[in-house]
Amino acid sequence: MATGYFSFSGQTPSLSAVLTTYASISAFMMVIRTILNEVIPRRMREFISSKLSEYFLFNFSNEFTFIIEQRWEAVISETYKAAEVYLPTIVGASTDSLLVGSNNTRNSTAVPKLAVPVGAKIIDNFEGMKLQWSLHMKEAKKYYYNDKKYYHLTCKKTDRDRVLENYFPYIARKAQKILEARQTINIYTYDHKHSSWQSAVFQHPSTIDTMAMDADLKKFIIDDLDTFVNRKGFFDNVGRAWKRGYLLYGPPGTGKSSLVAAIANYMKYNVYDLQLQSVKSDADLRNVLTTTTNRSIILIEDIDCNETVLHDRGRRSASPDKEKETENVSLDPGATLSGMLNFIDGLWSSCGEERIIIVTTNHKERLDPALLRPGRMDVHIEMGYCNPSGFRMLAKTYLGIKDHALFGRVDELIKKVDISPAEMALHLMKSDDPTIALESLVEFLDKKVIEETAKRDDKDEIEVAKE
Ligand SMILES: Nc1ncnc2c1ncn2[C@@H]1O[C@H](COP(=O)(O)OP(=O)(O)OP(=O)(O)O)[C@@H](O)[C@H]1O
Repeated sequence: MATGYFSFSGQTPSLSAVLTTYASISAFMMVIRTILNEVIPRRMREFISSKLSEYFLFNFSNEFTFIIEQRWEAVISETYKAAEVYLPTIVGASTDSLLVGSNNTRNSTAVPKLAVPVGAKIIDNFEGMKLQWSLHMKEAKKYYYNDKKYYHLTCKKTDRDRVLENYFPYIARKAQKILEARQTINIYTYDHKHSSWQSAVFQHPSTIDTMAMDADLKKFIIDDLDTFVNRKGFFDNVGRAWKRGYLLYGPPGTGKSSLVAAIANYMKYNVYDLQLQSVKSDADLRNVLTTTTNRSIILIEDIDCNETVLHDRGRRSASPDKEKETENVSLDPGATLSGMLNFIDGLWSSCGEERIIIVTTNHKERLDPALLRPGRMDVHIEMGYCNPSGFRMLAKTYLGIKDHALFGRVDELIKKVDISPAEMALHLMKSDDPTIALESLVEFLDKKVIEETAKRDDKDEIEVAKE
């Protein structure tokens, strides 16, 4: 009698024989698996398994897979963006995990946002078709937000054309609606280490209403933005990229950054804050800019602080010596002016639409005329020191008052000396009591008038002595 082994003799094997056989097979399989793991490197195993699953998928399955990468032809893929927004909204019982988080510091109790983690599977049903989504990564990394991610959308082979023609446009429409309803604006900064834009919720309170600016200028800006947004057809007809360039210039503290925030809040556009100093080359600049999305503001603050971009192309090409300088400049690390201009209105400007490019500077006169011409910077807005109407605007915003006995005195003083809205706001914030705040402002202005008069007198004395 065979003991401990499964017998094919027709007799029913005993329970202990079955268990023993099972244990032996398990031990044998474990040994084989360990040997294979030791002998065949991980990459090779993954390759074999992917080839095997590919083989079975194509020969024995009727499945079809769409691959949706983060980039499409050098720019960010709109299909990918739509999937990213749409998928967390169709979470069902089939989904066993989702990323959850919030960066909304204003409302910490708000429902957090959801995102699909690598590996998660999401099932969607559309017009009777069963579709399965999953997110993958080209290299296993710990962080989720880089451009190595890609989605798989699997459907039946027979549904392929319907998915392409009906389902993808459907999720694009859905994603657009979801984004419109969310109404949150994000501000992005570029993370060069991970080659991706990092976002935070944009919660700047500035609006065009709260800006201390000339009323006509405010109206002009609003009309210009409205016209821009309603003129897609016009830009298409005249064969121009649908974008607008704004140059904001003026002394420090006159509200250039606040106006950018006000425009973002008015348009409900995301803001991409481009730090030119950290851009390594023109190729890097192109990479950074082509990963921004439509309906956004690309902001370049204090452009006069960037030496390479400041170079005057006109002057350089005017003489052979300067021509040499051009070559040197292009070898320098950092983005060059031509790289910038190429993106603003060269061939690269057609990568994306409905963009507003805003450049700010304290020194307009230092900028290359090539950057300033219409088509590049279409609107130039000068941000100036406070005038009486700007002062009233700030008094209304900071103190909630429309009139006060000290208004006349402040008006008189600000006609004599320059005060930026930022300096004025500092004094108006000193107290909730309008009288205390305005007295502090008058005291500051009085001092400034005395200082400036003394400076002027000194200067006059020097001039007389020279004569
Ligand atoms: N025109 C303005 N209207 C309302 N508030 C203003 C205005 N200008 C400045 N402020 C106030 O002053 C602060 C600083 O202004 P802001 O940073 O916008 O100036 P800026 O011109 O961008 O300065 P810089 O050139 O130094 O970057 C703002 O937070 C805002 O509260």
